[in-house]
Amino acid sequence: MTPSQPRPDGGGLDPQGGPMRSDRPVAEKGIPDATIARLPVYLRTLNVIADEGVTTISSGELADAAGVNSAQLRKDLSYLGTYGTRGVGYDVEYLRFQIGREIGSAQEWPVIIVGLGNLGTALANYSGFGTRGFRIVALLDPNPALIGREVVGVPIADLARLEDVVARTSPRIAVLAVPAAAAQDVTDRLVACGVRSILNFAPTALAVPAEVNLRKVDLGQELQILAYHEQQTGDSVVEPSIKINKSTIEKATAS
Ligand SMILES: NC(=O)c1ccc[n+]([C@@H]2O[C@H](COP(=O)([O-])OP(=O)(O)OC[C@H]3O[C@@H](n4cnc5c(N)ncnc54)[C@H](O)[C@@H]3O)[C@@H](O)[C@H]2O)c1
Repeated sequence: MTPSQPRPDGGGLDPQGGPMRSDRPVAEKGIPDATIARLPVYLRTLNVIADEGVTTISSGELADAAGVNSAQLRKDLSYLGTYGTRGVGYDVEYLRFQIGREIGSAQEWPVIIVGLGNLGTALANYSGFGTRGFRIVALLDPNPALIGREVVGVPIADLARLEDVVARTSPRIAVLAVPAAAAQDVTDRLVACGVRSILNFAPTALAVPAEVNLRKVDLGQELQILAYHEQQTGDSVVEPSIKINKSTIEKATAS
């Protein structure tokens, strides 16, 4: 069975033993974002497993290899209408096909990066985009010292030519790695050219029309969350800056 030949029964059995199948795309099924974020992880794991010649895998084995718990994995895959086969597990090839179809990794997504400073250049150089189906089609920056330089074989174009570049390369997704003060203007121009998906790294809130999908990445916020959880363990390495003495606590608890 090849990935382009779906099994007539949809590749698995439901918990009652009946055939399960769903052809609706992700958006219509209301799959949670957290599940959508894990699907590429499952796909990468399945790719490695398939390369090793494995044809079927249990949910427990796949969950271990993907670094999630098996209940989570079964729930995630159930959104695709796939439950595996009792006592056998999942058909690796079919599951690859099914996840690839759902997350669109069978198709290549053209991506544009705006802002080729430290972050934009690092993102452009990240080889993981290519293996996940994202192809960088254009790079834009206003800095004359950068214009014309190549990153991953793509020349940096002048930001002033954004509209031409978008018309020529038809990016489906734009990544913003520009200063916060420039982000809204760049966003407005991208939206006016028809770009409907934007990943914003600039530390500012952006206004976009309802039909535009905007996501923000904030590493500082992620670190703050980790720091918060570290603090909750009670092993804080930093002395609190406000010293509270015993009488203050007694007054507070007396009221
Ligand atoms: N989200 C995160 O976790 C995260 C992490 C690091 C940096 N950032 C943000 O990403 C952005 C880029 O950071 P960096 O370290 O690469 O900065 P940088 O200064 O190295 O790069 C910024 C780039 O934007 C270009 N630029 C300047 N003015 C512009 C304009 N008006 N329009 C478009 N481009 C313009 C510059 O020429 C430069 O190449 C900043 O807003 C920064 O705060 C976010």
